[in-house]
Amino acid sequence: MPAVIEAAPAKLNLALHVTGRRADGYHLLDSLVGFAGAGDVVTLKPGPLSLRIEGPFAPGLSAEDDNLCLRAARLAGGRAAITLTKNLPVASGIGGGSADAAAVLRGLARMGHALPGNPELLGADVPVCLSSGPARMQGVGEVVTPLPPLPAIPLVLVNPGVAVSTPRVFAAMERRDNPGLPPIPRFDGLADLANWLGQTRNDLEPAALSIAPVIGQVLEALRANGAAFARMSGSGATCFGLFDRADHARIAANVLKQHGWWSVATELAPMPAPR
Ligand SMILES: C[C@@](CO)(OP(=O)(O)O)[C@H](O)COP(=O)(O)OP(=O)(O)OC[C@H]1O[C@@H](n2ccc(N)nc2=O)[C@H](O)[C@@H]1O
Ligand SMILES: Nc1ncnc2c1ncn2[C@@H]1O[C@H](COP(=O)(O)OP(=O)(O)O)[C@@H](O)[C@H]1O
Repeated sequence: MPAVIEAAPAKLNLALHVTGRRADGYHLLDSLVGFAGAGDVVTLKPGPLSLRIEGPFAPGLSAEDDNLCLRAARLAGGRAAITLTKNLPVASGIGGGSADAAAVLRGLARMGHALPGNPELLGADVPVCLSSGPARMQGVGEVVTPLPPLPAIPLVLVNPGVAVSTPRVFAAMERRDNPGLPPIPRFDGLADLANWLGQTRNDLEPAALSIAPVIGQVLEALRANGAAFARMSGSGATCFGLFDRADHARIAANVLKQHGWWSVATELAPMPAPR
């Protein structure tokens, strides 16, 4: 059987409202989730379970048993030699580990293994990453409502190289009972989406800023370099900026790299799955 290759696109919380907290401490979310045309890549070959990690962010990650690729394979009862090309910064609010776990589950499904019924055991973002398409995410992440495609808007992702702990950001929040998202329309283009996003929030942004103030500099730099809209994704520290043109996004990404930050110009759309 030839190798199975699955894209693991970066998840973006375009809007993220925290609407409450469950008795077990997990937070109730209401999020408009989109995916970027940039991400990790997972390759699976039949064989005993193993993991090799390569790519620019491989040194920050160990291939031990707790790696989400291996945990996903074990949950699905699958056997495969997995190679992960780690292009996304780790613990950065764009769901890299969840996207990898979901890609392993999709790959194993293509190799004949059933998808597990409880993918949320691997992490709150895994259910939405399984479809890797635009969605409204609610509950603690397990309620995923697919949405129509988002316009392919040019996008810049920026991470200042600070790993922000998700539990620490949730713990630093001042208000946990915020209103949910306004109704989500079908978006025609940048102006339309930016206008709607302007009526929404990332409720984790103030808490993340208090832990890692550099996030404020990233947002300012995105706006100063032409982003029509800029916001932090998830619990941070990665921020996204929406641009009117792809060449403007590329120029901005190059300028932002000069701060020593990781930055990539892409677009708001899943990358075509490499097969
Ligand atoms: C905040 C979000 C928004 O999409 O994104 P990221 O910042 O991780 O990208 C996710 O909900 C994160 O999902 P994920 O990274 O899979 O989190 P998990 O490993 O399941 O949980 C890490 C910890 O975050 C807290 N947590 C997570 C999800 C949630 N709805 N409420 C929480 O309070 C809990 O303390 C949990 O122990
Ligand atoms: N394949 C993986 N890729 C990224 N992180 C992983 C992976 N497997 C386990 N982890 C662990 O999961 C945690 C969350 O990582 P990640 O999913 O990148 O964060 P976020 O959801 O905030 O973007 C990290 O602390 C990391 O050590």
